[in-house]
Amino acid sequence: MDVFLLNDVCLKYADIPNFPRSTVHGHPCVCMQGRFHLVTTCACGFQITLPMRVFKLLGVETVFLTNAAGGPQPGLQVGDVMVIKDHINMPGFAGNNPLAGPNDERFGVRFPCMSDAYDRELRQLALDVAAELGYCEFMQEGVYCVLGGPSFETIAECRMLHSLGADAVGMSTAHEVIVARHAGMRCFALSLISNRAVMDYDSQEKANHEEVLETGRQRAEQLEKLVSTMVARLERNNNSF
Ligand SMILES: O=P(O)(O)O[C@@H]1C[C@H](O)[C@@H](CO)O1
Ligand SMILES: Nc1nc2[nH]cnc2c(=O)[nH]1
Repeated sequence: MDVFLLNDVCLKYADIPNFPRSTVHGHPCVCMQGRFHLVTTCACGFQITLPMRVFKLLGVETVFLTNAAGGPQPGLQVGDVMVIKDHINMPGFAGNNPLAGPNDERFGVRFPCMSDAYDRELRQLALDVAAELGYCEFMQEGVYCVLGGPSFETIAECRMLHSLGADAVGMSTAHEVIVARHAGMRCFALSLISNRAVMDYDSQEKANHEEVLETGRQRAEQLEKLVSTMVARLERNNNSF
């Protein structure tokens, strides 16, 4: 069952008016269990990002997001955790931006800045906490590129994305960040590199969801420790860093 957790209050998604339904298995996260992807809606991005606006109305100031992603960057290994420093919203190039349509001024301005989308202090906090926990060997920082999915990339697409500056490629997060930033919330996001992007025509590797889930299971404990330590540090500092 998909539920929305805030403090000790647990709401069923089905009980929140207009809230979308999650259809992809295997996306638990800290506050929301069950995520929405472009591919599960009419590709407008508005509905899948509605939870960000619900967070805003509930008084949330900082959003943590996690995802699984493929790695076109040769320096990234399966199991690496990449702190996202920037994104490429590929569907946005075709007009698919979750803020398209009439602007709701109650949340933010018509033309929000995105050059500061991923909070610099929170990124540094993540790297500091990772160093304290002894996670340096699998911590990275890089650029996340979102695609519409649900098909994984072709070899030519992976090569193109790499040459465009994408370190990791996935199907989520950027739209949520755009809406959260529009509403003035700070954003922090991590990609777990769950599979290598196939870049070589001689390769026998094939991206598949089972590998994505398996890598997630293997890193779950460390990711939970990293995020919970960061959240505890933020709480201790009254949400400032
Ligand atoms: O929600 P995220 O971006 O972590 O999930 C990605 C996209 C697909 O749902 C799935 C593909 O294996 O992983
Ligand atoms: N688009 C995309 N999404 C992913 N999610 C997890 N791995 C991948 C991948 O290789 N490509």
